[in-house]
Amino acid sequence: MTTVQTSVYEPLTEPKAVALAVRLGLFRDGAPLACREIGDGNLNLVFHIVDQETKQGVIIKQALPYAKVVGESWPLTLKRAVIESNALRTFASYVPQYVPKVYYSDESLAITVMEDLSRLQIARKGLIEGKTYPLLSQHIDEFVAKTAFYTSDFGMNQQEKKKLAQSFVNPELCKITEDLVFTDPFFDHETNNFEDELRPDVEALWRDDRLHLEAAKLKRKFLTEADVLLHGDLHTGSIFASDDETKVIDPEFAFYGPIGFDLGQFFANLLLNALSRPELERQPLFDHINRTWDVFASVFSNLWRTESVETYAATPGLLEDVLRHAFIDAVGFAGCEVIRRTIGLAHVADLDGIEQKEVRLAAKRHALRLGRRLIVERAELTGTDGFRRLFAETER
Ligand SMILES: Nc1ncnc2c1ncn2[C@@H]1O[C@H](COP(=O)(O)OP(=O)(O)O)[C@@H](O)[C@H]1O
Ligand SMILES: CSC[C@H]1O[C@H](OP(=O)(O)O)[C@H](O)[C@@H]1O
Repeated sequence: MTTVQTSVYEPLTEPKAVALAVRLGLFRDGAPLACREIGDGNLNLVFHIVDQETKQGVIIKQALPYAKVVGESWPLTLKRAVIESNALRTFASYVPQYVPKVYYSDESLAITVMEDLSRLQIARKGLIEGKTYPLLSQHIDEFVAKTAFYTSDFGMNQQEKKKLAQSFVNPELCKITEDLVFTDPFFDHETNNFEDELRPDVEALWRDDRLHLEAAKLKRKFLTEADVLLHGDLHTGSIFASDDETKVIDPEFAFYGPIGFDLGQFFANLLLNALSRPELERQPLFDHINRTWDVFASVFSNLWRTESVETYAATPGLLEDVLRHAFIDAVGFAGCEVIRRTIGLAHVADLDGIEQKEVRLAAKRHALRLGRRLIVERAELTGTDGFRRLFAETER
């Protein structure tokens, strides 16, 4: 991977980002450049630099040595910038149409310079506005199926896979997920954040032994199954979309993990949006959930049958077993994501943005009931219609 190491780390400011863009020759000489820091995520700085005449832009994303959402009291490795640029390049080798182009990266400055995607909209924002993005699930699941297959022991040389997995060992970012997704929301932990009115519902989860056992099994899978290269944080805020184009950004949580994890995060964030909508406007989200699984299973199966490098791939029943477990795990991971986005440290605007307090609290109670059942009953959900059934059964 061509990440260079040229300078001593310092956080960029807008003028420094412009100076860097000029030094890197990203714009024609004398171009009138405007720059704005537009980062709205939890962790990093994002500078948008535009030539005001041609309107062409680039993005410089820089990791801070701490988690931006919490501050300097939460130190965080700068290495995540290398993971992010390498993941974008690796994904581009399989599905270039679904990731921004990386123009340059510098490990010491913890920066990734990439394609400006401002022509698109962050999918979470569009979904909250009521957009439906007809191709979203088809594109995301082609992205997930192809990157999963080609980085697995069935799609690539198995020695090469081990080396690739080594280059994506990402302990600090995985620890964030281990804590914030799989652990803290299930216990009385200081990182949790929820309205006082939800306390009885939350305390019921904290006392729930059956839920603890199933969440623990899912956490164990996340800790131990080095199956495929994952994006690691595939929520709708990590996806740019329009009616005909989709791009996945922000893979700083990338690592080798269980095949169902990215699918589960995506399912969950579609459900979180459905939870925020009136009943009659939810159908497009359930359609996306159904298509997500259908496209994933079909693309993955096709690659398995035609391109597998593993002798056992042709064994009757093996592909079906892999898909069945991927689905069950994805349902459970989705449940953990729904719960943590409701009462954990990092919320989503879909739920928090519901203005009327009683409606918001009802949606969050619904989310907790739904998340719990997705975790506990994941093996009994026979197909994607099960999401709709559980959604309806947990509404009141
Ligand atoms: N390639 C890009 N083109 C345009 N805007 C981008 C690009 N990458 C990030 N952004 C903007 O920056 C915001 C934060 O980026 P993100 O990668 O999600 O940061 P974080 O890692 O802090 O979550 C995005 O929501 C989007 O508005
Ligand atoms: C303290 S990190 C919390 C949360 O933020 C990450 O999301 P993003 O970088 O897209 O804002 C990730 O989901 C973490 O769990």
